[in-house]
Amino acid sequence: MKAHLSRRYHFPASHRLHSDAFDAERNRVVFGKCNNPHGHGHNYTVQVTVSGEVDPATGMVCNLADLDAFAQTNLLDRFDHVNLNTLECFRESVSTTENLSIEVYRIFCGFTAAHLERVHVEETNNNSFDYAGNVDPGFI
Ligand SMILES: Nc1nc2c(c(=O)[nH]1)N=C([C@H](O)[C@H](O)COP(=O)(O)OP(=O)(O)OP(=O)(O)O)CN2
Ligand SMILES: [Zn+2]
Repeated sequence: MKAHLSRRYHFPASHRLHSDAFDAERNRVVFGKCNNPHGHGHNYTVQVTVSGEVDPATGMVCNLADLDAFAQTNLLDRFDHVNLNTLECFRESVSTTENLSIEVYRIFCGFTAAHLERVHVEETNNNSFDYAGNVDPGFI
């Protein structure tokens, strides 16, 4: 029997929305207050959903302890209390939560104990973003 499992992780981080493709004025117009040179912070929540067969011996899709260990090493140790703009993954892309969601998805593709379905990232109480990888064009 196949089942889905979701787990939430939390980390604070700062960022500044800024594009090297725009001049200073265009950056101010497009990103508004989020282009403030001093940056600002969020308490991000990342929800990861994986799926797989429920192992009859353990009753689990995968062990949460294994997912937590993977998240600690590959997500939290990298993103917790950092300025996102300083990370290699945002060297050439804007630190929006769309791009953060894609990076988080890419990271959890490396978790091999279950199949990655999607990631959901909450930036504020009002903003959340989802990424589920590339959609098979056959389904569009
Ligand atoms: N398409 C996107 N638009 C915006 C993003 C984003 O990631 N993708 N991010 C931001 C900000 O980083 C910003 O900090 C959010 O600002 P704002 O919308 O003002 O925040 P909220 O009103 O939801 O919450 P507050 O707690 O009042 O800041 C902007 N746009
Ligand atoms: Zn922000």
